[in-house]
Formats: sequence, C-alpha cells, structure tokens
Amino acid sequence: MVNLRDVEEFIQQVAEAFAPVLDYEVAVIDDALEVLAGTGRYQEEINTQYGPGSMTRKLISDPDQKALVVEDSKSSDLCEECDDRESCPVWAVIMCPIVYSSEVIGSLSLMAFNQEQQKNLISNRLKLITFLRKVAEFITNTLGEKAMKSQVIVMANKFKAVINSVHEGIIAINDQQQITHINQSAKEILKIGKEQIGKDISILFSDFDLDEVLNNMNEGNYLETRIKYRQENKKMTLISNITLIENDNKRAGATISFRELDEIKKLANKIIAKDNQFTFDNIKGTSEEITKIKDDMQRVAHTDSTVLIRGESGTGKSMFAKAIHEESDRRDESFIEVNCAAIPESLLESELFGYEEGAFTGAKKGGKPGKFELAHKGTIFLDEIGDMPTHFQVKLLKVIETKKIERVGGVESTDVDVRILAATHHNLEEMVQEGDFRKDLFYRLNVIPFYIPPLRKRKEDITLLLHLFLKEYTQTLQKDIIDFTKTAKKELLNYSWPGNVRELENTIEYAVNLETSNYITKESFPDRIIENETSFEFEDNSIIPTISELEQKAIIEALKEFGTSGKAKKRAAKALGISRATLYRKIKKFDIDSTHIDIEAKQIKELS
Ligand SMILES: Nc1ncnc2c1ncn2[C@@H]1O[C@H](COP(=O)(O)OP(=O)(O)OP(=O)(O)O)[C@@H](O)[C@H]1O
Repeated sequence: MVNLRDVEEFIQQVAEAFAPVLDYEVAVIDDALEVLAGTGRYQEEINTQYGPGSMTRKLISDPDQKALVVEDSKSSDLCEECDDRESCPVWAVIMCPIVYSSEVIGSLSLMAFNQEQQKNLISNRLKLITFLRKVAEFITNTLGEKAMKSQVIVMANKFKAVINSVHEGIIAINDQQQITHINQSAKEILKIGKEQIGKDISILFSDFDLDEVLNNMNEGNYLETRIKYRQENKKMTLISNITLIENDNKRAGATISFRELDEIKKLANKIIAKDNQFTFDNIKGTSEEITKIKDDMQRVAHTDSTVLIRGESGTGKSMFAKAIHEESDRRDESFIEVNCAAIPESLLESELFGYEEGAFTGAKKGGKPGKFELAHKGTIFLDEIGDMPTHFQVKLLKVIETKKIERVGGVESTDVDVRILAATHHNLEEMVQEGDFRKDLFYRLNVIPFYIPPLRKRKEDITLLLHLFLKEYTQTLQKDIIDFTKTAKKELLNYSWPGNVRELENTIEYAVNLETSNYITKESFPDRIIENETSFEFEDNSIIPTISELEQKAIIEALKEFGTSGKAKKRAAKALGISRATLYRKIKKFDIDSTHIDIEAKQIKELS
C-alpha cells in the first residue's frame, strides 16, 4: 500500500520550488487529512490534521473530480462544512487530487492570501489547474517509482533467500561467461567466496564453454551434463543443469545449478534403503543354520573382505548381501546390485566399468559411469557370478586385484574403493574343474564363503515362514484366514521346496487368494505341491518321514475316511488295526483337530 508520506521530503522540495514562482502558497494534504508539505503559512501547519468538512475529504469521496476551486472562501459552498471557516485566512483555493491506482491519496492546492492573489488565481484558474495536475502526476510517478524500487528490493531479497536456501549450488553467468551470482550452497560445495564474481567461469570449470553448451542444449533451453571441478587438491564430479537466460530473444547468460555426484548417490541410497529396510532382522528363520549364518555375517560385515554367498535359488542370498551392506560401515554409501546373468555379454564391460563419450556408436554424451564407479565407497553385489562369461572373468579379476577401473574408450584408470559381495547357485568348484570358471577368480571371491542351506533342510524355518507369510498375505489381501488345516500344513512341511523361500512365499500368496474358508486347505495349493508329495518323501534321505509322522498321517486319513463321530472312530480304529482306546490316545498325542478333519472330509466328499 503506497503512502504519500513515503515521498514527503520530495513533495516539500517540489512545493518550495514552484510556490515562489507562482506567488501563491502551496499545501499538500494526504488521505488522513494531515498536512504533509506546505509553504508560507502552511509550513507551520505541517502535520496538522483537518476535520471531515475539509475540501480534501470531498476529493477523496468523489475520485472523478478533476479539481475544486474556491473563488471566495467566505461564500463558497465548498467551505460550508469547514470548522475553520470563520477564522480561515485563505481568500481563494485551487485544489487538485493526487491519484494513485485510481484512488485519491491526497490533494495539492494553491492558495491566495490577499485580494490580488485571489484575482490572479481565479483569472488563471485553467492554466493553474493544468499545472497542478501535472505536478500531482509527477508526485504520483515518483511515488510509483519508489514503490517499484522497494518492491524490486523486496523481491531481490526474497529471491536471494530462496536461492541461498536450496541445496543445489547455483552460479549465474552473463553472456561473456563472467560470473554474476554465486549462491551459498555453491560457495560451500566449491569452497569459494564472492571474490569469484566478475571472473570468467572457466576459472572454476576449466572445460566450460558457453558456446558449446548452447549448441548442445535441448528444446527446453537447458542441458544436463557432468562438470569436472578441480581446485588445488580438490577434485569432484558435479551433476549439473545449465539453463539459458534470454532477454529480448537474445542470450543474456546462463545459470548452472549443480550437486556433487557423491552427494546424489548418498541421497539415492538413503531413499532406497529406507524403502526396503534390508537388515538381518528382516531375514526370518530360527533354525540353527540360519541363526549361525546371521551371527557370522554380522561379524564379517564390518570388514572389507570379499564374501561369496552360495545356495539354491530363492534361499535369500540377495537378502543376506543387502543385510551385510546395511550392517557394514559403508551403509550410508551405495549398494549396487549387478545380476551378471541378466546383462548381455556384449554390454558387460560398459555396464560394469562404464564408457567415455564417443566410445561407440550410440554412446551417451558425457559418457556413463559403470556399476563399479557408482558403488565407489560402497558395496557392489555381483549376483549370479557363476554365469559370468569366462573371457570377462579375467577383466573382473584385474579390477579386484588392482582396485582400478578403466572406462570403455577411456585412457585413464580410476581408483575405486568398493567392497565386493558375490553370490551364485552354481557349484563353482565343479565349474572350475570343467574350466568354466577361473580358479584365480574363484579364490579371490571365495575369501569368506557362506552357504545358505535349502529350506527343506531346515523344517523349523518352513513352519515359521508359513505362518509369517500367511499373516502377511491375509492382511494384504484382507482375508479372514486363521490358520492352515493340519493336513494342509503337513503337505507343506513334506514338500521339497525346490524354489525355497521364494516358492514358499508365492505358494502362500496363491493359497490365500484362492481359499474361501477360514483355514487354508490343501485344495488351495498349486498342483505341483500336491503332485510332488509322494515323490519327495522317498527322494531325499533327509526328509524320510518318521514312524510317528506316518502313524499320524494314517490316523488322519482313517478319520477322513470314516469320520470323527464315536461310531466312526470305532471303525477307523478297526481299519488301522489298533484299539479304540489307543486311537483316542494317539489323537490326543498328535493333537489331531477333529474340526479340520471334518471340514476336509466334507470338502473331499463334495468334490468327489
Ligand atoms: N529368510 C528369509 N526371510 C524372509 N524372506 C526371505 C528369506 N529368504 C528369502 N526370502 C524371500 O525370498 C525371495 C527370494 O530371496 P532372494 O532373491 O534373496 O533369493 P536368492 O537366493 O538371491 O535367489 P536367486 O538365486 O534366485 O537370485 C525374496 O522375496 C525374499 O524376500
């Protein structure tokens, strides 16, 4: 909101400048009816406030009035309501409004204090009104300029505050490549001060060439590129966004906003880690084997030694690798996972070691860092290492031994500080024998070996995981399922789980989806689980059922066949070749739930 008081001094100077020339007294009154400036008698009235009957009030209430003229203050209607009419020394007045944005914000008047002045004032009224209106306009313009200036200052301060509060470093340059602005973050990232202002940008970024940047800009007039920054001992790669500044369709300079590559990697890593939370706590299992593996891994996590994790597919090798990284001192740095089996042979080198610009047709501008570079200071997880082509194994071995990588098409090698974790389901010893895996690489990787036993070898974990996933999927799928029927559970415990935890999880998700009752029945299992049942029981020595299990199974089958009523149990006992009392005792011992058997028997009957 503008106020005439903002230019009070200027108005007084204006009044004093033209009052003597015109030979009238001048007064400027604001919209609070206070005298702001005045000459002669009015100088003493500065800051005096007029009452509501004053002429300025009349101008304010009717903004269309171009001017008010009092030819004789004693008889004019305009002075009728004025409190000072009787004592007023003024003979005649010409008053013009001072208008700002269509609102009257004050008045400018010329006053006659004797008869001669009165006569001249009235006879020159038209000329004087035109003059006063010009002066009023001049005051308004000055006020506008002042308001604009302070608005520009406020905006510049706000802009500065915003620019200084962002994490990106921002440097603005003019058309001559001279630095015009450096924000706070840029000063901190590059460890520079404002003494760089006015200098050529190449003093900071030696490779920077505005003409070249402009040639490579895309349609939105910006370019994403990497910038190398070297200063004394400091060397860093910046990920930058260069935007063209245009004025009247001509280039006026550019802004370069940037972040340190390492900083971005850390940030991305934190976000991913937060989402996934891969810690040892997320690896479920109470079996002796899993407990020991978790304990040992937590111990070796803090070293930089290479770890090779072996085990069948789906046993959780990737989970363990992520957990090692999360437990290690590198947890705040990148964890880069590479599935060696999924990368086409021809791309392995550029994916792992990166490439320089122009290394091959289709190579990206500015080149591309490889997985090893991205994992710098962090961990690289080489999954399915057994599937890495033999000719590439030599290159990998060299990197592991020298801790240096060379980008495809590059001439310089770069140091990489990376902890290596690897995994495979292949029998690497056998592969070494067959000549499919290099012996030297095997030894380099097999520094700390871990073997994750298959699920069928740790029945305790099957039970635990069954219930964990059942709980998880009943919640996710919003089903009202309480448990597995005993038969269903047994079926699952007897299954060989060739796909291990991954297969178990999928099976439970499948069953929870299909199940319509409150208990998971074996009918909700995928066919392979049921079909695999018998072959498995005698296939693997480790899971030959015990006599007690067979006994339990026979009792359940008999109860399903004959039913669970008193009479039915008598018949079941007979069929089993045991006494009724023995049958009751065994039902109690094996905790066989008649309700489940009834549900299942009913469903079997309905299906048959
Ligand atoms: N102990 C466990 N606790 C909870 N979930 C597990 C466990 N082991 C494996 N999983 C789950 O099983 C699935 C397979 O795990 P992961 O990918 O780590 O296995 P893998 O051994 O690396 O398999 P592959 O060799 O096929 O790559 C994942 O969904 C994982 O969450």
